[in-house]
Amino acid sequence: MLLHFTKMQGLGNDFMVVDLVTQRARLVDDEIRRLADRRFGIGFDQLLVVEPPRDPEMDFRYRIYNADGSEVENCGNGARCFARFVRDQRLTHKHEIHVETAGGPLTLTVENDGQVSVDMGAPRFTPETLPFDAAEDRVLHALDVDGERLEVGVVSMGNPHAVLRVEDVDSAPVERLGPAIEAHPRFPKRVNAGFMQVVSRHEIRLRVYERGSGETLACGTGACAAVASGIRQGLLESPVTVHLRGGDLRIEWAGGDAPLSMTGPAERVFDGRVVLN
Ligand SMILES: N[C@@H](CCC[C@H](N)C(=O)O)C(=O)O
Repeated sequence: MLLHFTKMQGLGNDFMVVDLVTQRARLVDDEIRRLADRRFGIGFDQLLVVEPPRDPEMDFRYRIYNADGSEVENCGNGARCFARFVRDQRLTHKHEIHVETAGGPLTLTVENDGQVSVDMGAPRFTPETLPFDAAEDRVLHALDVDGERLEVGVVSMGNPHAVLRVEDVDSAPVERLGPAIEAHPRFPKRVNAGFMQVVSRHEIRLRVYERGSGETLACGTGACAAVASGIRQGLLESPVTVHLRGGDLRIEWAGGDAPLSMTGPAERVFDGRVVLN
């Protein structure tokens, strides 16, 4: 069968976006891996699927798959592209769009300047929310990785994140530590590994080795998690500009149970059709 899709990107984190409101398809994990391949397929970090909502209070169901075919709870850059996509496709003309995800509800707002703001909900730090194997909630947890003792903040933005503070993101050992943290046995559902350099109280630089996709040019939930952990450690104050390799995000969080907001761009790259096996 032939499937219509749109290629989109948010700060270089790239997506295949599929409308399953007006089309039908069954996308299984080996098909997703084939499509994600940058040489033999379309190539993307995540597949985003638009479905009708199950909850009548919501506008859409937003499903997310990593390049390795695993379905995940949340994707921040994807959420901004999702909002642009459903409006461009005329699936809605609302400016404020409510979506259900496996990690909980999100509110997406398309701003007049074309940027998209996402109400990401409150970050959660208790180990069971990720899940992370630890006896108690701490601001920093010791984590033994390849014989090295690291201190990480653990944060759930619907999906799990470990945040490590580094002196300089350019020389941080992301290729070596990223996969080891991602697959660490204390994170039974694996984890996204963020490497955060604090530039000032309102500015960080960040690289993220994403669960199921490897290092990407930007990770929206990773940016939210790093800022939440930085504020909790007393290193940062809202608002915070996050410099990622693909560009900048603005994150605001008043702390506690207040929702965290992320604002940034979302771009359509091209439309295409692909034959499914
Ligand atoms: N790129 C995303 C996060 C996608 C999901 C993540 N790899 C996971 O497995 O949780 C973002 O922008 O947040």
